[in-house]
This record gives sequence, C-alpha cells and structure tokens, in this order.
Amino acid sequence: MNKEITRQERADALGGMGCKRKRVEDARFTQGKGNYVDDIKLPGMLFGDFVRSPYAHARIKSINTDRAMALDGVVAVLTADDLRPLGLHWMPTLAGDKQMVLADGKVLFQGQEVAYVVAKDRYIAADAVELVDVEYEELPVVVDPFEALKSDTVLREDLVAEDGSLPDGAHGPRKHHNHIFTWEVGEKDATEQVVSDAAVVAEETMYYHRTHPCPLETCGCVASMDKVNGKLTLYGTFQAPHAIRTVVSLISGIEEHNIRVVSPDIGGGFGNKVGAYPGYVCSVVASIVTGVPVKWIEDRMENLMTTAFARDYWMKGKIAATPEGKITGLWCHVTADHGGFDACADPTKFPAGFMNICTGSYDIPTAYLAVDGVYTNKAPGGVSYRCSFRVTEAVYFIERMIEVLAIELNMDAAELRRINFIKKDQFPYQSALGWEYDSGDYHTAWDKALKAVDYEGLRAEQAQRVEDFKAGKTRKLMGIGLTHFTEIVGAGPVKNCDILGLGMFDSCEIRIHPTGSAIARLGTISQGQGHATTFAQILATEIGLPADNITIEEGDTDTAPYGLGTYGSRSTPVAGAATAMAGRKIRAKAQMIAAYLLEVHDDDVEFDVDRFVVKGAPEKFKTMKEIAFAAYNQAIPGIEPGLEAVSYYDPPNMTYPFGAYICVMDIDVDTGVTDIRRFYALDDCGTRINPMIIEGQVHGGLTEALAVALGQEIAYDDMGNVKTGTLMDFFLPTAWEVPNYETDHTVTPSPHHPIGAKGVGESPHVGGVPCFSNAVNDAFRAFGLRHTHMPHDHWRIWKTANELGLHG
Ligand code: PCD
Ligand SMILES: [Cu+]
Repeated sequence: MNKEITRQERADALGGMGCKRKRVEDARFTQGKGNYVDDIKLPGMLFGDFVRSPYAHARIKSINTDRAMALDGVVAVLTADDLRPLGLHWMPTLAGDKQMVLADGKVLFQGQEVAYVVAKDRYIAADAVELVDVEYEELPVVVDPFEALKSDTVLREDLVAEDGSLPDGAHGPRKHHNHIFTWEVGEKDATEQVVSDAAVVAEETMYYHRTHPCPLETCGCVASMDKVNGKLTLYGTFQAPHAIRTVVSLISGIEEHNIRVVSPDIGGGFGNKVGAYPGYVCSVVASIVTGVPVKWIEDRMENLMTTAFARDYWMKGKIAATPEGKITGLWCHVTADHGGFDACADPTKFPAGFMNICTGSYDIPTAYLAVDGVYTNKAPGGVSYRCSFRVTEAVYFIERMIEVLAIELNMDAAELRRINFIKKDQFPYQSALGWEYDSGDYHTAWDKALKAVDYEGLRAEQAQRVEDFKAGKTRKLMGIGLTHFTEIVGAGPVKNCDILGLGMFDSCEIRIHPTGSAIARLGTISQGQGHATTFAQILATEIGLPADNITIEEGDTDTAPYGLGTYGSRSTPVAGAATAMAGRKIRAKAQMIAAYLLEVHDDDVEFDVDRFVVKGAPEKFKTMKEIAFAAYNQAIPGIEPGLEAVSYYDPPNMTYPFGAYICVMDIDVDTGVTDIRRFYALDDCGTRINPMIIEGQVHGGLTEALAVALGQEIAYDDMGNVKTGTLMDFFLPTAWEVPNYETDHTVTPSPHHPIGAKGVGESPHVGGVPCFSNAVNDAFRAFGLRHTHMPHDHWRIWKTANELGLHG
C-alpha cells in the first residue's frame, strides 16, 4: 500500500524554519572534536607571550632584553623600538582612535603590552617574560572619569599638540586633554524646558559598572607568513574575520589578496573578540621576522584584565511626567569611561553606540542625550557583552528611570509602563532620538506576561510580606522586578552604519550541487550561536532542500563572501536576510528550469514546499532535487548551467526585538542573600527560526544578566590595580545560583526583513540586567529606597538594608 505523502510531511522532512532542529555543530563539540585556535599546530611553530605593565600609569625608562634573549629557546623579543620602523608600534582602533601595540614611552593601564617574547614553546616564553628588565617611573593614576576631566595629568600625550592645544578627536572637538568626544542627540533646549515645566520630575544618577564577558575560550591567534608565496594566513578568535583582514592589510601594507583570515571554532565571543588586539599584530610581525608560524594565546588573567570590557557608564537622568503618569520628556547625560584608548567597535557615526535607544518602549515626545567619552588608566574596549552597541546601558537606564518615576508618582510600575507604551498602531514609530522602530506590540506582550505570573497576586503577597516583616514575623523581603525592553539590532543600513568606512551589509553565497545538496557561505561567524543549524533551516524553507543536506560555512575569508561579522545580534537581521535573498535567486532560476522541463510557461509553475508544480495540475511537478540535477545537464538552452547565487544585503532598517521580563526574588535582610524564586521571560524576535536555539540563547543571556546584576564586576583600586583579575574574584554564576527560567513568546515579524526575523541573542541580557536589578531595588521600595548601584552582591544588599535601618 502506498500511503500518499502529505504536504505537511514533505515540509517536516526539510527541517526548515520554525522547527526545533538539533544543533548540527554539537556532534563535534560534545565529542571534543571542535577545532579551536589553540588546536591549530603548524610545523615549526613558535610561541609568543607578553611582558605586561604592573602599573596603571608609568613612564618607561628602559627595557633590557639581554637576559631574556640569553635564555635557551628564546628566538626574539620585540619592543616598540622594533615595531617603529615598520610603523606598527601603534594601530588604529575600530573607534577611530589609535592604540599602542607595545608600550611607546609610557603605559596607560595595568596589564598593557610592553614587550613580546617569541620562544620555542610557551613555557620558555613565559620564563623569558620574567627575564625582561623594564624600568618604570610611576605617574599619577586616574581611575575616576569625573576626576579625569579635571586632572592636570595628561594621559594621552600623543593627543596634545606641541603648543598645548587639543586637536579634534575622531568624533569632533575635545574639551580637556582626557576628554575623547561629546555626542549629542535630540533637542536640548526643548527637553530642558519640558523638564522644568513638568508637574513631576524624577531624577537619578546610576552607575552601570565595568564588567567583562569572560568567554570560556580566551583570545588568541596563529600567524603564518609564507615568504615564498608572500601569503599571510592568520587564524584567530575573530568575530569579524573580513574586517580583520582589511585592517591587517591597511596597517601592514600586505595586499589584501595575500592575506587569509580564518576564524575556526570559537568558544564564545560575546563581543570580546570583535576588536583587534596587540597580540594579533605582534604575532604577524613575529612570523614575518622569523619566517615560521607564531601562536599567541591569552591566559585567563590577561583576558579579564586587558581585553574588551563592557559598560562603565555613569548615567544621569531626568524624566518628566504629568501627575497622571504620562511621560513628557527624558533627559540623559552619560560620562563614559573608555580607559586608555577608545577601542569601542561602534558604527562610525555612533560614538556611544545606540545609546539613543534610551527612550525605550515608551512614547516620549521630547528627549535629549549627551555622552562624554573620557580617558582613564583602565583597559580599553567597551564593545562587548551581549550588546556591543550600548543598548544594554540604554535599557538599564530607562527601565530604572521608570521605576524611580513610579516611586515619585506613588504609582504601580507595571501600570506606569502600560500607559506610556508605544501603541501597536503607532508603528513604524519615529522616536524622539532618531530611530524608526519597525514594529512592535508591547501591550499584548505586557498583559500576557503579567497574567502568566499573576502579577496582582504577587503584589498582594509582597504587601503582606512587608506587613509580616514589620511585625517581626519574617526576615525576608520580596522584590518584583519588571522590565519591558526594546532592542535595536541588525546594524545595519549602510547609509548610517559603517566601521572604518566599511558599510555594514552582510552576505551569503550558495552553491547547489547536482545531487540536490548545497553549501552556503556567509560573512558572519558563529561563536556558539548555532549558525550552521539555523541558516540551513532558512535555506531549507526557501529552496526546498533538506536542511541536513545543506552545509553552512563561515569564517574563512578565502572562501566566504565579504561581511562585517557577528556581534550586535546582526547575523539574523542582516546575514539571515542575505541568506533568504540568495535562496530566492536560486528559486527564481529553478522556476525557469522547472517550467522548461515541464514544457510550460515560467508563470505556469509555482513553488510548493520542495518542488515546482504546474498550476492546477499538482501531479505534474519537478522536485528541487530533480531541478538541481537538471541545472547541471539539461539546463535551458542559452542560459548558463549551474545553480548558484550570491546576495549582499543592505538592510533598509534595523530590527526592533522586544520583550517583557518579570523576576520574583526573596532577599534575606540579615545576610543580603538573594534567592530568585521565579524568572519569566517573554521574547518577541519576530519570526522564530529555531525555537530551541532561541530558548538556549535566552537561558544563556539571562544567566549572564544575573551575573552582571548580582555580582560580576571588573573593579579597580585607586592605584589602577585590577582587583578582579581571576575567577577567584570575578563572579561567574553556576547552576547553584541560576533559577529555572520560564520562557514565552509573541511573534511580531519585522515588516522589512525578508523572513520577518529579528535578532534575539542580545535580548535576554539587555532585558535581564534591569529586571534583576529592579527586583532588588523593588524589595526595599516600601522602606524608602529609590536606587542602589549594581552589582547587587550580598555585601552591598546587606549594606542597603543596614542603611535603611532594617537591622534593628
Ligand atoms: N528570530 C530568530 C533570531 C535568532 N535565531 C537564532 O538565534 C541565534 C542568535 O541570533 P542573533 O540574535 O541574530 O545573533 P548573532 O548575530 O547570531 O549572534 C550574536 C549574539 O550572540 C549572542 N549569543 C551567543 N551565544 C553563544 N553560544 N556564544 C556567544 O559568544 C554568543 N554571543 C552573544 C552576543 S554578544 Mo555581542 O558580540 O557583545 O555584540 S551579539 C551576540 C542564531 O543562531 C539565530 O539563527 C533564531 O532562531 N530566530
Ligand atoms: Cu546591541
């Protein structure tokens, strides 16, 4: 008996969009067969290691490499003096600043690269590092950005002219020798007027502390210069391999076609691996000098102390409203601590990233934002941690401001949000700070979330708890954390987003093989997100071949089409769109071939899951598999054989994912210990490609949010020493601290994205941090607390309780 295969069964067989396809990359990861940069071993390979500054600010009096060079197995020791003739002692940063590759006369942060030792193995290299004699003269250290703007101490002597004047920086005039830029958006006068006329104004200053994504795998590379062919191959932990190739070409003078950059498997990136580090440049130089491959791999302390940090934003806000709670204006000033060099990776026109999304999910008619970037004696970076573009800071800011306003108005914070949300029919919505939100349905998501947790019931329980506490019946308080976030991802339209002049489009190239399988290559690079799984799903649906028969390849610049890489949750919005578009080009040609084979007009066939059928005659069809074979044989006369397509996609707009999060937390007033009883997360990322991967992304992002909100921090002492440079001091949550997350969703497709998908990887972090923080602050609202700074570790919570007089 021949049971007829239904349309649904044919669709299921493809494993296309919307199905919980198991991650294809996990077969190798779970068997220890991943290929990470440290797994790359080339014949004759040498190892590099850095001499790093113990001081945060010091003049270099001298460097003596004699003892190190005398050690058996040491091949070379590079200093700035060796790089100077090549013009490589400084390198450009992605933010338009420049950064020392090796200390040139002085050091600006603890752990800064001073000399690069090359040896036969990494142990000899490490021993030799100890034998390099550096004479330092300590200079006054500036770790506070507000102090920096007043201090006589000049951090960046290279940015002060001979006559003492201050040349403009990459983003305009500078006010002080330690000032980097001022960035202003919105209407200053109008906003200040609204604030001064308002019936109610809430004001708060909040510090979003410095933190670090601390990926499992640290940064590293292997540089291999083939002198005979003049070809440089650079393997490394790069989130943007093509951009790295272009930057290496521009600074080294090696022709771009002679450089091959390869990102192998990456053990987590989280923005930490977007920028260019001195280790890359030194390894390339060392390979050119020695003629053999050179490997450099950071250790954990180097990674935590010197590579791209996140946040370090002081945000001062004023929010104005009517007595009924309708928000009329938002004012924000940020003092942004960038460390010794401005090494952010924001699009050129956005020196503070997309901080101007800080009006959040709310219809705020008037707003103004100003950001001052400042140099201090801390490590450079500022690009990373589940939002390379400062959206996390923006959302934290507005979601805390809303809570503070709710206190000022003596109003319920959920209700305050509801009456200010942008309404469904207002999309596309033009925000006061310049963005066009593509789509959203905030009320639906919010109501669903409140209902799911029985919000009213929780508030009643909380009120009872306060009573009980006051009556001495309990020592535990209960906090309800609320957040409704709007993300902005998918940088981005080339018209307003570029990095170093490279437009932020992305790409996909597809080749269909004769037997109906395929390879697709993209300009992005997975660091654990599962692109090999999800991009094949997009294609399965678009071209009607099984996802299992489609290989996804990323990260090799010799084969992948040019793209700007993976960060800022841009892969789905940009490369995902390119993938769908390239798929549609394949389908268009397949349609012609099908019509030719079926001897009908092109318009008389239509696509049906995995085949083209003759309209009105479903028994007459050609499957995509058949068409693929025909493309290499009986292709239409006069038309090229083969079935390939490429798409370079320049998105018309960003995508605006959003979500509603609720956290229920119990806090022990006497110990400051937090216990997360419930965490509900509703995410709307438009069309969902792989619900299982989305859920994994949400779990990971929330856990990283928990870390940051409740303890994780890169802290400095007054001398500029990093106090949290090891995992003994740097909080990484374990299964012990992590609650059982409840995930949920609504689907509001992006109207301009070919498949309606928005990014999701960053969202849980962006929305999670304020949600945890709001829960802590909310627990003490009944006792008069307005705001406390993160991270809310047990000690700080205990202190808050103590200051509020709750310890009797
Ligand atoms: N609708 C939708 C969306 C999405 N998806 C999925 O999900 C994922 C993600 O996505 P997205 O959102 O687009 O993103 P991407 O671009 O891919 O990625 C990026 C992100 O991602 C995240 N996640 C993750 N995971 C892992 N595992 N690892 C890692 O490293 C990481 N990182 C992080 C970060 S931080 Mo930055 O860089 O800071 O900016 S940004 C970021 C992928 O797979 C995709 O496909 C789906 O499915 N659907
Ligand atoms: Cu972002």
